[in-house]
Amino acid sequence: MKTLVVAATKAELTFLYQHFNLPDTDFVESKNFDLLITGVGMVATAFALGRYLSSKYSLVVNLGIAGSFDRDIALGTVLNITEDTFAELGAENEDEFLTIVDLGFGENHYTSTTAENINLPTVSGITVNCVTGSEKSIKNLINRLNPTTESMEGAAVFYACKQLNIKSLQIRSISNYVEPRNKDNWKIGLAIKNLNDWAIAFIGEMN
Ligand SMILES: O=C(O)c1cccc(C(=O)CC[C@H]2O[C@@H](n3cnc4c(=O)[nH]cnc43)[C@H](O)[C@@H]2O)c1
Repeated sequence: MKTLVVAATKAELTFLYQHFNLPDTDFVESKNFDLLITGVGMVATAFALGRYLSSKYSLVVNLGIAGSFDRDIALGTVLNITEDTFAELGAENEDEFLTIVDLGFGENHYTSTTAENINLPTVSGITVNCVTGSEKSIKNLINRLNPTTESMEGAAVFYACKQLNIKSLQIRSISNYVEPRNKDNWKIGLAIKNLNDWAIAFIGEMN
């Protein structure tokens, strides 16, 4: 049984591609693991996993960068996101937000399921279609879900793995704080370096 590594963009796995000398393609099969680049967002992620996820995989590792709501977490910190919620899935009723659970249409909250001992801080995250960038939205999300991190794919990966009963793990490195958009404040290079260092060691230990 194999591990499938999943990320939204190739850029987020730059050093992993280099380290393992992988071909520059969106789906890579190698002896010990496969790798899938899905594209950004939960729809692209669900579509790509619909094509490639199968019972030949015993573990899916979702890797990427993320925003942090918590300013005590330094940019570049690598975290194990063990819980993730589809934050926008539901309905507005004036100022009230009704989740998909409230509406009676299913679940919005998913968890990682691996038994692996991961030596990283564990946090809970949210998954969004629209990167949060206003004080009003930040306040609402903290009041409603109290997330530590925000990404655009995490809960979709957990969802797909749950459907096929495949173990899953989500490891993300903090590239920015969730705040009114200012890309000059993002430390994408540092986040990607730290994420890839962790991933290369993890894959190395797996074999
Ligand atoms: O501009 C670049 O050089 C660059 C290089 C690699 C990746 C990116 C991305 O923008 C990746 C998008 C990816 O990042 C996640 N992300 C990061 N911060 C946040 C956030 O504050 N809120 C939501 N998502 C975030 C997300 O999962 C995207 O897939 C740029």
